[in-house]
Amino acid sequence: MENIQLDIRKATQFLNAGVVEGYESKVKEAQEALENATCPGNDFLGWLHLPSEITEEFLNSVQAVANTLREKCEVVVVAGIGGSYLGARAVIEALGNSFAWLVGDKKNPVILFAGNNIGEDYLAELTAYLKGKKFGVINISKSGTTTETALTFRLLKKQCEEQMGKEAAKDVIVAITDAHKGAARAAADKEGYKTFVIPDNVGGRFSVLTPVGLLPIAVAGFDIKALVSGAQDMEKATASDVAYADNISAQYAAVRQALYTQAGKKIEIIANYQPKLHFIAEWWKQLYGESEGKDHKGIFPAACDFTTDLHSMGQWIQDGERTIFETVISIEEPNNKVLFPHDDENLDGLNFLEGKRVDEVNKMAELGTKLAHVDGGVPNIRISMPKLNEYYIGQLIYFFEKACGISGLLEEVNPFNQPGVEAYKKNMFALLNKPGYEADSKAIQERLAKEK
Ligand SMILES: O=P(O)(O)OC[C@H]1O[C@](O)(CO)[C@@H](O)[C@@H]1O
Repeated sequence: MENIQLDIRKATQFLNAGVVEGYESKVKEAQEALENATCPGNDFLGWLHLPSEITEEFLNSVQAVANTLREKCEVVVVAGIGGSYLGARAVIEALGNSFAWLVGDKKNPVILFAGNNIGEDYLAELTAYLKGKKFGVINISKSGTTTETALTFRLLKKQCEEQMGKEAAKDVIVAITDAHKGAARAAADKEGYKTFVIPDNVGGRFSVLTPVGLLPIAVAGFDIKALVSGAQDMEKATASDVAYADNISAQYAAVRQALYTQAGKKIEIIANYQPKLHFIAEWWKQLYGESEGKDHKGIFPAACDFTTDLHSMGQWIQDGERTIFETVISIEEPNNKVLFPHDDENLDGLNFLEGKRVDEVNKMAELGTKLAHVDGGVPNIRISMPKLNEYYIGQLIYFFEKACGISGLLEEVNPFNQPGVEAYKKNMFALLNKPGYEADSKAIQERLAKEK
């Protein structure tokens, strides 16, 4: 089986000759620090060899629970936020029909995502939609204390029990959480829900290949064995004994750090030419943003869907401040075939495209954009995937995770913590007078009074 490919030639032309090659020893150090667990954040390296540690037996146990939910539910709500949600959504949306929730073919339950915002209308509309439906809930929270997810779970648990009865609800509520602590664990133990554990040494944003991602993906009807097999092959392809020049995670980590430190490229735009990849970019944004944005450093991870955003952000990318580079994920062969139709009137003058595959037009849009953006001073990195399927998405996930670990260490930060996200939570709890936050509440009220 082929692997996904990385092409950095249109990025290295913005760097002095030999710069990426010059990163080899630093990359080796980073790889060794990961392998020997001597890097900062070394208690969160469970993702590193996760694919090769996954057993058939474990995947069967995830699939069995997924099958129960598939049999019993017409809708399954995945409640989680950040790393406890984005990986599952990324894979499900990339593999699913773009109009899945409208197709309603009853082959697969409708998968909905919640617990990722505090929108009152969102929750009101969700609970209204679920009224009278046979629905299940996968409650995902590593800490078990995340407000967005806990709030949503309270609402859904109550509704599920009211609609199905407490006993039947137990068969369709699954918790994925810490082995011992947190509210999600306590509720699951008390009620007797089926549970899966998020390993202590796997951070949220690296958890898609644990039940956090695997269970919802299996419930949606996708092949988790193929997904894991892709990740396993990429674990081998990016291992530290693979030659630097052939190791795509090492090369990607090095080129993006070189662009950042030596060419002033502070923003990386991940771009796709298939709208199904939108949430892959959202997952990637958290992976890189939470891993690298610290100590007042870090490439800002941004995302665009092309060609859509070429008609909105294209001007800025072509002509705005030259602080950006682009990383394009390109799918070589789409899963469907549509030909450009003939039109007798030819009012739009597009009959010259008649009979061509739509993807050929898309590929020329991609090539034309690459040339234009490179001419405009935007370095271009290209990741190509032979097909959009479970196996190659598994490869892509691990490729990005491995590169992220290396890149964060090259940047000399701890890539595996996220202390910055606590600041808003602390203020929110102080403003809401959460017990235990009395001093913070007083201080924040005084500050607000002064700022009036
Ligand atoms: O799984 P949890 O503990 O609910 O956390 C969800 C997300 O929230 C964060 O902790 C940030 O607030 C992320 O790192 C994590 O992915």
